[in-house]
Amino acid sequence: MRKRRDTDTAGVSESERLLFGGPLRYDMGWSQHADAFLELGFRAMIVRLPALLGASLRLARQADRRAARTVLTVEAGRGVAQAVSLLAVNSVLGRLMAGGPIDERLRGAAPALATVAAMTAVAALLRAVSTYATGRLEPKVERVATEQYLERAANVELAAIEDHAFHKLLDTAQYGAASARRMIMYGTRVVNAMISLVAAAGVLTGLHPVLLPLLVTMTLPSAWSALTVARRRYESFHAWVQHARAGRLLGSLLIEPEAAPEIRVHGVGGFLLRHFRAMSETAEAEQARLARLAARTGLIAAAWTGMATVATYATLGGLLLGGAMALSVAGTAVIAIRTGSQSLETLVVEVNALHEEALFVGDLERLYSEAAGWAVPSGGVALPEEPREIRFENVTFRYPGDAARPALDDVTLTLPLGRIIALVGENGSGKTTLVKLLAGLYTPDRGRILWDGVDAAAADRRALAERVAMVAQDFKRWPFTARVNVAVGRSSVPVDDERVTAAVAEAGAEDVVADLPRGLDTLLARNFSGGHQLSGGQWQRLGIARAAYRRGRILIVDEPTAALDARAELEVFDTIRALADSGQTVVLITHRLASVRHADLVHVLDQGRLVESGTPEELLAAGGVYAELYSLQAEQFQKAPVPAAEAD
Ligand SMILES: Nc1ncnc2c1ncn2[C@@H]1O[C@H](COP(=O)(O)OP(=O)(O)OP(=O)(O)O)[C@@H](O)[C@H]1O
Repeated sequence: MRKRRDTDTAGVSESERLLFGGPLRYDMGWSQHADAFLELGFRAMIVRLPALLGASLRLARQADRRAARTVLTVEAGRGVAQAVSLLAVNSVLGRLMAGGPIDERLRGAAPALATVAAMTAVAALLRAVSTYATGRLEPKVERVATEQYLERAANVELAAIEDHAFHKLLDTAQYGAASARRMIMYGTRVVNAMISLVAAAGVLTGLHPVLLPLLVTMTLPSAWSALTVARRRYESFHAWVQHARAGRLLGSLLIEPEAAPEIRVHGVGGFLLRHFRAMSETAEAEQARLARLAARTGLIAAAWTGMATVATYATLGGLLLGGAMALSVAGTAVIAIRTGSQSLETLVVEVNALHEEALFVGDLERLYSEAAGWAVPSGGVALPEEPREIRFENVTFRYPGDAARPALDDVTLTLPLGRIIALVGENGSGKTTLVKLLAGLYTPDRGRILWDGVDAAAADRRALAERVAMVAQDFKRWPFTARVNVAVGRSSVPVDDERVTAAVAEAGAEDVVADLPRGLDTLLARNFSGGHQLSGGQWQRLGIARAAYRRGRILIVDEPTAALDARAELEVFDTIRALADSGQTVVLITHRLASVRHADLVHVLDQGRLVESGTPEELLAAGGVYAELYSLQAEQFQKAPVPAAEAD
């Protein structure tokens, strides 16, 4: 059995090791499935041909049934026209080489000649129709495949996006859509070549039984060569896809605006460029290796074809000399062999190309099935309309990988709705993880999250998300207008301008919008003409406006004031308090403990565990972690009192 050569073909470059901490290849279940394709030999490939053609046809029919039918009919017609034409040529030669006066022979050959001419015209016409129909079909196939890819990618759990194996599959599968498009082209050519081959083979077998095996021997070498080269290319692609990904990442880092200041001030440009070059050079070496092997394989195949061709014509000569074949038959045989070997060669090359594309479409299909496994479940138990509390019961959650401890460890706490609940704790204590579980982005490994007794794990996830509005620490700064950046909080309904204005006011973002050159219609993407750049604090207010626009029952705000000045911070907390007064539940994560004093309930986390719960006053009085963190912050102000203004 052939073995994959990941380890010996794709050496890990020093750049990969340094920048990405090790080899960028992983042994994954699905790539073993890909090996199954790689083990295919010529025979197995022929056996798979119907399935490949079936897959092309399925793709085509999904995209445009009528165009698919037209292409299929027209290609079959072209094949038949070629076959009839070959038979007519045979008849022409037979007539011309028969006995009798030349004018009689010519007259005899005339109908067959007319048939040849008619068939040539029909074939040209059909070719034009096929070109048009395929041209219409191909982009549609690519669009449908791309849409399905994007739709599935958008519908998987967050954990899938963070899973490196799934992410690699997302990366490789993106080539599948273009391959699906090409499968239509190759599929069409295969059907055409198959029909004309059957015609040529039929004629040859009729002429002399020995001619058909000779034809096959002549064409086998190119089949072997094309298959070998394609298999190597696919192997290499899979082994190197992570490498290419890392190279692209380095390239994009060099031009992205967020990295631009550091690239200039810290001089990171040269560093990134050096690594980019080193990685490109390793990739180039792989390309050179493939080219060398392809050249060698091509030479061997050419030598083999040459010998087979000599043997074929020698056999024909022998048959002629021995009187076993008439000259007219030998003439037709030469034409049929040329047509047949051309068709067979086309068939082999196109089947091989079809096979290669099918491998990539296979990745796409694997993505579809893996994505189905990772899909956010639809349906489920209904959640209470007006829940009174959400309760975490012994919740443990560990991120995939080799983290030393769970991000949340046996956490039991209550979030009473209609209140402000603050989550407090040092960096990495699990606050963000807790709200992500609350929002349904992850499910606990152990324990339950109960909405008035209904387990969130069994609940309708879309209904759960409906009730949550979230301003994450790294909320998305969409490269759209300010209006869309707010209204995207509830993108399932048309933009409601009144609601946008109200949300902007609720978030205290009116000044931010007023300062924009085109108000709410200002494009917030600096890289586009007319685009505008907001400051971190301005963005943060817009993020809160987005959450206010969403009007979820539970508002999760993760570090809302991190980028705000002191006055803005006070205003944002006032806003949050006002929201809570109107009955909205606010789950607030913040390190500014002075602002936490407005919370109704504070949960303190430490290394993934809940260590304290209570009102801010209770916690201060208890003298635990909260009180310690609070006095640390308070001390900073006491140690640096505001200098008294000097008397004039
Ligand atoms: N997506 C992730 N994949 C793997 N580990 C993660 C991920 N997100 C967080 N962690 C880890 O989980 C632990 C808790 O992180 P979390 O972000 O919940 O802390 P936090 O209390 O919100 O911290 P901060 O105050 O710095 O925002 C940390 O050890 C962190 O490294």
